[in-house]
Amino acid sequence: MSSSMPLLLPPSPLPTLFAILILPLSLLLLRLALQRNLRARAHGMPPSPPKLPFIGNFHQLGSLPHRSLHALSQKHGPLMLLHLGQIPTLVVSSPDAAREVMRTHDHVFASRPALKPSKVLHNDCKDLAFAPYGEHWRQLRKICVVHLLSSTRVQSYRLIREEEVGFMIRKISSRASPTTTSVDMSEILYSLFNDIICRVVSGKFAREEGRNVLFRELIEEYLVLLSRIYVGDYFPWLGWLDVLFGSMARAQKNKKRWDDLLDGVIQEHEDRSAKGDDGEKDFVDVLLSLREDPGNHALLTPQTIKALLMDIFSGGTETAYATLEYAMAELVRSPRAMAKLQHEVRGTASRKGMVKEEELNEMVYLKAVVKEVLRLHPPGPLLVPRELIEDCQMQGYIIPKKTRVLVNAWGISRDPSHWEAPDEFKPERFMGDGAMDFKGNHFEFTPFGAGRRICPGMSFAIASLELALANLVYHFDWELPGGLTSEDLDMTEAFGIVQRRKQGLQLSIYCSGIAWAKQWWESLTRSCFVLGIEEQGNSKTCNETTYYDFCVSSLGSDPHSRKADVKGLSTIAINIAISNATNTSSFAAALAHNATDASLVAVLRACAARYANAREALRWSLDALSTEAYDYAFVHVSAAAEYPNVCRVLFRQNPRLAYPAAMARREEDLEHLCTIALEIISLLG
Ligand code: HEM
Repeated sequence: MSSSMPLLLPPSPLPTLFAILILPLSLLLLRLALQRNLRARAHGMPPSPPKLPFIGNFHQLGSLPHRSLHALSQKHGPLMLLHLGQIPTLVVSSPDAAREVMRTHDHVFASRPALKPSKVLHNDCKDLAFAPYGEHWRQLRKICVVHLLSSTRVQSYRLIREEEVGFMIRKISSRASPTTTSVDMSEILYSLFNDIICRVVSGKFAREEGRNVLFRELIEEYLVLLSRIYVGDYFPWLGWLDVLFGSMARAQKNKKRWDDLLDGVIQEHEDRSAKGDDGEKDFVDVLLSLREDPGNHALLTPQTIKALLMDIFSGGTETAYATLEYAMAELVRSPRAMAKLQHEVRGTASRKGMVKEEELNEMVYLKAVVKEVLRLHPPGPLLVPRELIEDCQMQGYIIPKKTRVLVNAWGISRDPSHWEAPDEFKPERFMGDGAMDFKGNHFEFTPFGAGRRICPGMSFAIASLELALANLVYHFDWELPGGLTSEDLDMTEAFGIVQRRKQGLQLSIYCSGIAWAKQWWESLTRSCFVLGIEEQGNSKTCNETTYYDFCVSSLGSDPHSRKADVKGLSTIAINIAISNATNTSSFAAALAHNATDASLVAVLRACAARYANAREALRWSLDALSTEAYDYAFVHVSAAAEYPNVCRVLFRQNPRLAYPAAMARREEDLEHLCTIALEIISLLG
């Protein structure tokens, strides 16, 4: 019955209408599209999706261009030519095409378009990241790679990383309670990377007068400005609209604020160096000293130095923060991976408080987790736009000079033809022989780009990311707050030049029953447990330390100790540690001077440098103590206690060399002195 029903109804006019109008129209459109693509092929141009008059393909970018472009590339192929307004833009969506762009024809694709925000913010693209390919970029890149971000330099910022990560752990601890509590991870992680970069770039006074907070505000606005679409970048003749809409004024305002802040920082560094300050060198110190070289005069103008610093502030903060936030989100969504990571970190670390950098080398799963996060969530999903400096033939097409180029690193690293279960979080894919890395040799996975323009901050970022992640999972157990399940966690991305989560990340922590986490917790929350200690003198205070005799004898060597209060005793203990570190540094340098074996000389010189670092950290702790920043004093002394370890490890790695007994004794003394200082500082609450 039902099957015969339609026969009883009057015939619908729709199919006829469809046949008469829609079908021929669709066929016509299809034919036009095919013809256009054939024409493009005949002219050697890559295929283009159909475009609208005037705006071209703009409407197809959507709110998350990397996702929309990935979907388009599934239809139109790994090389597509879009027209964004008047600007031809090549979209690269396969590892082979990416290899051609960033290796085979790297020099042709190595320039950047001169975009309007960069012209304003970087004084006509005088920075590194947005500079056109040429002599200015080449020289600045060399300075960055050799003097600011070389592996030796990155290693020399270890103290800063360890202190800031230590400070983050204390901050989280102070918000934890024996029962579960919720923590605003976005806020904590952003502050971590912001503070690391502020210290590395502008030195130990980065926190003074809330300067780190000001930097953060400027970076956030700066990235918003770089992410906006400027009409003039796509319709050059309509550039006046950007003035009319106030976009240019907003960029100029941000630039003025950067100028004021950075001029002050540079002036301060110049004044300090005029006074002969020989403390640890930050980026500004290095750039100012390079400027002394007549060969760099023309390059390192104040405008160029400031533009480069802006790149480093923005490149170094938001990218690393976004990665670590995604890492924590993926791990709480995957309890199996979290458990595996905690097992590795807790089993490998020495259980002496903080996970140290030298322990990270053995943590293969940790490294795989970081890579997998970068694969799923590359902070620069379309890398940084490039521009062709001359016509180029690739994959049978001719790409004209001046074409803009977007490499869809996000799409490539989720392509099922190259990745099994590409949307799943599976760090194991990065383990074992032949696993891919991100150093620009595997074009399936290029979160840092590749070729001449590859990110120069890669090692710096990875060192900070691994250390922070290892410590986060070592000290605490994490879960979603309020009984949320992993499906409830909103992973939506926000639009922007740096891809990050749209929603902030709130996580719950609980200090688990794990012995070392508890131990750490107790040491952090230990308050002044001996009241009236000031009146009782140093022997009573020493009672609270691990090395009573050593404490009494060393503090007693300073006559002021008898009348000193707890803060005074902390100062005395740190000063004694400083003289130990200073003497040992000179001692190691003298041994190196007299040694003939080249390896021994190298190791002893490295020891001398480590003890000098320890001395520096201890001096910083005195500064912190004097302003009653006891948290900082604590982290600086903890870092100082670790430096001598590096010396011992170096000798252990060279079994042919005997570790001088006098060095071993001094190392032990410094470690004990630091422990005493830490325990006394803890009494200050
Ligand atoms: C997870 C962290 C980071 C990621 C994923 C990342 C990613 C990238 C990418 C994709 C590029 C463009 C590469 C290309 O065009 O092929 C780039 C360039 C750059 N990055 Fe990073 N970056 C990170 C951290 C850093 C850090 C910590 C710094 C500095 C301290 C930094 C400084 C720069 C600079 C100066 C450039 C421009 C290089 C040039 O154009 O020659 N980045 N980065």
